[in-house]
Amino acid sequence: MLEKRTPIPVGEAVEKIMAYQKSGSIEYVSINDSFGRFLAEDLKATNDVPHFDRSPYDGFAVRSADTKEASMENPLEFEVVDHIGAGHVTSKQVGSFQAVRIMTGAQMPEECDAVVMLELAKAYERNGKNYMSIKRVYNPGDNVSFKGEDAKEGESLVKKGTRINPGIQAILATFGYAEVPVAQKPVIGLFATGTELLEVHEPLEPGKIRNSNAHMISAQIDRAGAEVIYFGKLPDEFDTCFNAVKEALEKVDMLITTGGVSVGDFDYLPAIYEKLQAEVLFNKVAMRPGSVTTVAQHEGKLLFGLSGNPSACYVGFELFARPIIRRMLFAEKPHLRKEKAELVADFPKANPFTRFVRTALNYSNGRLVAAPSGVDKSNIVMSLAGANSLMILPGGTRGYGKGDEVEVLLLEDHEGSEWPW
Ligand SMILES: Nc1nc2c(c(=O)[nH]1)N[C@H]1C(S)=C(S)[C@@H](COP(=O)(O)OP(=O)(O)OC[C@H]3O[C@@H](n4cnc5c(N)ncnc54)[C@H](O)[C@@H]3O)O[C@H]1N2
Ligand code: MOO
Ligand SMILES: [Mg+2]
Repeated sequence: MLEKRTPIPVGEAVEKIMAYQKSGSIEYVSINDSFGRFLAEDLKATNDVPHFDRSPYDGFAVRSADTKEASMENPLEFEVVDHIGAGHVTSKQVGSFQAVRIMTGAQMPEECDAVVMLELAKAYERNGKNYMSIKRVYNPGDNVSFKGEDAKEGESLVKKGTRINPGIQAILATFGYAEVPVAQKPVIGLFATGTELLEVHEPLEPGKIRNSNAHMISAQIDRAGAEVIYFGKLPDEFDTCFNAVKEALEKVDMLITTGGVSVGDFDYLPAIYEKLQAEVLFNKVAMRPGSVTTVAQHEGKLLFGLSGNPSACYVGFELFARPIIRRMLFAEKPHLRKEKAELVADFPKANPFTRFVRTALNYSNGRLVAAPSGVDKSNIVMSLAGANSLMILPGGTRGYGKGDEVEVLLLEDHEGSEWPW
């Protein structure tokens, strides 16, 4: 007699998993390797930026008080006593009606408080001395880039858990982070199970298919921010699978298997969990695809039994494995970001379970529009390529139509959503 499985709602399944979250750990990586990693500490300004007043233009640094009488009719002459580029600091004292020829980025002479752009000054030489004249008034602070105008020492800049983007790399460099505190990547083990599986390079044979799940999930693990150890594919043989799973579990933070999780004669994962004495958190979820998704825990380590069907496998990872990975990367909001969009195609299929439809989300006239990215069956691979989101179609309706407002979960986003959705 087949064991009867009781489906639980997606939210409940997610919460059962999140009960096993562990806080992440810090490691230091070179700034050169930090792009795309997640900050393990809040970033604070360790000094003012810039840390000195500087010129934002190529021009002449002057004492604004000296310019008071300048006008078109009354050009004022200044003696140019020094000439400095960025990286240099003048050693001259700038007296009244004196100026320093200064280039963009150079530190302002102490006595000066305004900069005249080169284009607005007339420069000339007389008796071996340099002069320039101006025809307008300058106020204190005109054309000066002030100390601390970009950031003030102690200011909070970026939150722990944020994914390092090119702008954050600039901030890290600005504050001298040669080594960056980032979240250690959780290590996720992966097996693809199935006697029918061929390696990518192998020619097709009757009854066999190439193993696409391993490559798909590896990329999803990477996209989530974790590290994958791919242990290879396993035939549908109990002892081989049991031993492999038991051994691999020692080496990883979590273990993902694909396939062998349903009720078939060669679906060995349920029996493997039993022999391992792992606690099954759930083995049926009220969703499509991925209803067979099973998650167990063994000594606090999670075992994700994702469906073998490619689309079910994909969705199972995003809903159940990604949030706990993101939590270990210090994300405050580890769940997929949810937004509202307009459905622009009919979706008449009815279902008692909530559907997570692979969806191409796009902008149209400033609005988010959603359409299925292909055929919506759990054994379909092709619709995955165009999916940048999952449309949530709650069960128990007669389907959905063009123009309906729907909720979508964004797959390429790094902001996340509040929980519960
Ligand atoms: N009598 C029932 N049969 C099935 C049920 C059910 O409730 N009662 N559920 C169906 C649903 S829904 C799904 S989803 C699948 C889940 O199957 P398994 O997780 O046990 O996975 P397998 O049986 O190993 O494989 C299913 C399917 O996926 C292909 N597959 C497997 N691994 C890969 C891979 N690495 N790359 C590409 N494709 C893969 C495999 O060849 C099968 O076609 O069960 C239904 N049956
Ligand atoms: O887990 Mo199956 O869709 O429910 O594909
Ligand atoms: Mg099966």
